Amino acid sequence: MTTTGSKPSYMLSLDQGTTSSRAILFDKKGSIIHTAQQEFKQYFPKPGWVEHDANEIWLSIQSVIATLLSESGVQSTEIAGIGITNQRETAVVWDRHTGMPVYHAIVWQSRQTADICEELKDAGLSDLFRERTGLLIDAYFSATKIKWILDHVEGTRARAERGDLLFGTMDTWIIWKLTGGKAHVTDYSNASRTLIYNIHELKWDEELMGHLDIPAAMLPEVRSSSEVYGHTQESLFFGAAIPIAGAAGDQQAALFGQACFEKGMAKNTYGTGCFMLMNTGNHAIPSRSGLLTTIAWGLNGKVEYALEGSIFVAGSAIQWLRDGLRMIKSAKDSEDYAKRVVSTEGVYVVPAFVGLGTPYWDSDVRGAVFGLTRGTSKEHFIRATLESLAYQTKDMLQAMEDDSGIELTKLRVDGGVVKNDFLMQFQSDMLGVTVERPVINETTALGAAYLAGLAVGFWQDQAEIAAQWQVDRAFEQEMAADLQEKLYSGWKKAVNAAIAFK
Ligand SMILES: Nc1ncnc2c1ncn2[C@@H]1O[C@H](COP(=O)(O)OP(=O)(O)O)[C@@H](O)[C@H]1O
Ligand SMILES: O=P(O)(O)OC[C@H](O)CO
Repeated sequence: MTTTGSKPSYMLSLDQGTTSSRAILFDKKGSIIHTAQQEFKQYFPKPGWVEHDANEIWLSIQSVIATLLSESGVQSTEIAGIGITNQRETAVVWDRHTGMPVYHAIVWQSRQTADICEELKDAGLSDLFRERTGLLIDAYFSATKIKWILDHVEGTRARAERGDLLFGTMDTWIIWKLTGGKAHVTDYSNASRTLIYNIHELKWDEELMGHLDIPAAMLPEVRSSSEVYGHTQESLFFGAAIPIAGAAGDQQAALFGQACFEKGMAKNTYGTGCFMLMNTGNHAIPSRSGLLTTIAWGLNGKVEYALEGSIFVAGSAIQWLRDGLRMIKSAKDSEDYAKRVVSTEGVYVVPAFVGLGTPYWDSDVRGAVFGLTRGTSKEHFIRATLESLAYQTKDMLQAMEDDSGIELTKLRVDGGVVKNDFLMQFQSDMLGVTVERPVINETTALGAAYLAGLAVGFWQDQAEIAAQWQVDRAFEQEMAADLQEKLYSGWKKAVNAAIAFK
């Protein structure tokens, strides 16, 4: 597809996810023009460890760009700018002279730094880290992954102290590669997931870095989420110097893509896991209920904050029904099976395969099924697995309302799972709020395109973007309140029993 106009007509989003990289081209209306996607290898060197090869990720990025350009017929001169969004927390360390990573990237899911976290907690540092970063001490976040690499890969600490090594999350790595090593930057939203970034003073926190022996010389410069960080090297595939003009972690980008610009607006993304973010404006609200306080984005000279709830197993529970239990042939089938019964008849599935996130934060609890009878069928089991996503989301929403004092009336949803109408209706029933599914479900990539587009004048302001958001379907509560309460109290009993079983 080409255009005749002289002005560039598209924004390009590069979405570097946990299992695949995607390039998506958007037009001025925020509609998708073309998509290219490529999966890359997951490395599991030991139980609980998850790693990626950063060079393979870079190759996947180059490949999706090349595919997108050739399949769409769009010329690089028609692209006004590039926005980057990424799996968050995943950490890579590389040599600034050779560009070679010193070790695999350690992925957000990886538990290999759990011991380092225990040491920090035993040293009584939990409150300090929580107050400064808004996060919990957990292997999920980047900083202990950096320490692990410097502790385990010979010679790296000395090289890092000499300034020869650089650290980055995937946004930083890709921007560094795209600019031919000219820009070593990240944005506020990604920095806020490292566990060494002070989200109140907006600076790398030297005291926290000291507790983890992380040298300042390896850290990227933290910039806003919407500005030109550099241009693509002309010698690369584009053959043109295109501005790289926006970056945000994928969940924050989805909040932006859902146009949740007002304080109290929230979105929930149902992918492999499930991440709910509520915009809390210029307020970093501390959580008492197991949520994270995080930076939503930096824009127009200020940062905005969010409260975040994290569920580690959501769509992957449906994959488990398909690949592990072989109960369904495709994820889509789950809806047909669930609708064949009117309830689970008291069956609850607690999919705590890798522990529980918000609000329980218990990595030792494991999955459990309750309420089986001789009459339990595959339909009940599948329905109960789907319902578990809605119950976990209710847990998050309650924590969010408790911490923020804001009562939600609407929840915007996105991600692969939200195609499931049964689940979205059940979700609305369980929350008692309107669940809104937008026309453009690729909100993560769209958010990155919007952030970059604002920086290069492709879109004028947030009001223009908010006006583009369109609902595909709104689900309203239909279930009676007493039934909703009864079902949810059954879930609470099931979760607590699973926790007690460890
Ligand atoms: N109709 C459906 N019902 C329930 N789950 C679904 C449906 N379609 C896809 N999924 C689930 O959605 C997930 C993929 O969503 P996606 O947003 O692409 O995830 P991610 O970005 O985390 O890889 C898979 O785990 C899959 O099982
Ligand atoms: O790549 P995703 O979509 O699984 O998202 C991962 C999250 O950013 C982890 O915090």
